[in-house]
Amino acid sequence: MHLVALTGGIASGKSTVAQRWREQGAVVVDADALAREVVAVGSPVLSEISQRFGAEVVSDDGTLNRSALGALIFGDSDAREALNGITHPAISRLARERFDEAESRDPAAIIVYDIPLLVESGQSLERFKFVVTVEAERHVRVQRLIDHRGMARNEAEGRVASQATSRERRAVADFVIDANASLAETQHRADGVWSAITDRLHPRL
Ligand SMILES: CC(C)(COP(=O)(O)OP(=O)(O)OC[C@H]1O[C@@H](n2cnc3c(N)ncnc32)[C@H](O)[C@@H]1O)[C@@H](O)C(=O)NCCC(=O)NCCS
Ligand SMILES: Nc1ncnc2c1ncn2[C@@H]1O[C@H](COP(=O)(O)OP(=O)(O)OP(=O)(O)O)[C@@H](O)[C@H]1O
Repeated sequence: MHLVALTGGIASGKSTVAQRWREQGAVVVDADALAREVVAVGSPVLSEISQRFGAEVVSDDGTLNRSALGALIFGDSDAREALNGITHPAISRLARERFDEAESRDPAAIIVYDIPLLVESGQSLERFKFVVTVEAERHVRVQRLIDHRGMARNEAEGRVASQATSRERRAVADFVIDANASLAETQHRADGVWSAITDRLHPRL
């Protein structure tokens, strides 16, 4: 299986890179999307979250109240670890299923796992042929969260602070994509790394 991990801090530009690679043939499995699937209405994961964090994290229509849960976990590392302990095993199981499905459709597919919390989840990296991290300075990410996601500055800073550091991600990466400059520059750098990956996985004869 040709599995590549794509990580990076919040608002660094992972989705921008993933989209670029998708256009060039990658099969992208998005951990944030899986995290939404595992908390579907009536799911065991949602019920465990409600038992741990209280009924107020579930809205009247039975869906997860994401902002209520976010407010509880982003400033509190014990709460965050408890949430990760509930959600991460289910996310990993689903990811494995998606990788297997993609591989059975096309054994030569390059499957990109877009996972913000690669380092934090402490998972084994052996199954990844390459680990790529997308990096932008802390203040750049905070500003993007304010500009593009309408967050207040303290909320944005809290989210950034709740994650591993760029140095920790770089320590496990085979490639680093610097995403501090323009969007076009990030796309150009993403193309360069994709060429390097495809050349190494599918060398031309
Ligand atoms: C706390 C929740 C409800 C907040 O939802 P919200 O819609 O505001 O954010 P969303 O899910 O779109 O995540 C946005 C970004 O926040 C960061 N983030 C999400 N969860 C975490 C976490 N537990 N620790 C640190 N950063 C996180 C990631 O960079 C992610 O890309 C949600 O993020 C969640 O359920 N998190 C736990 C599951 C998880 O670990 N998801 C990350 C994918 S592995
Ligand atoms: N040079 C750049 N590279 C990448 N994204 C940029 C750049 N300049 C501005 N942006 C914007 O910053 C935001 C980055 O968000 P994106 O969703 O790609 O980040 P992400 O790493 O996937 O975040 P998350 O961890 O929340 O999923 C987007 O709105 C994007 O358009």
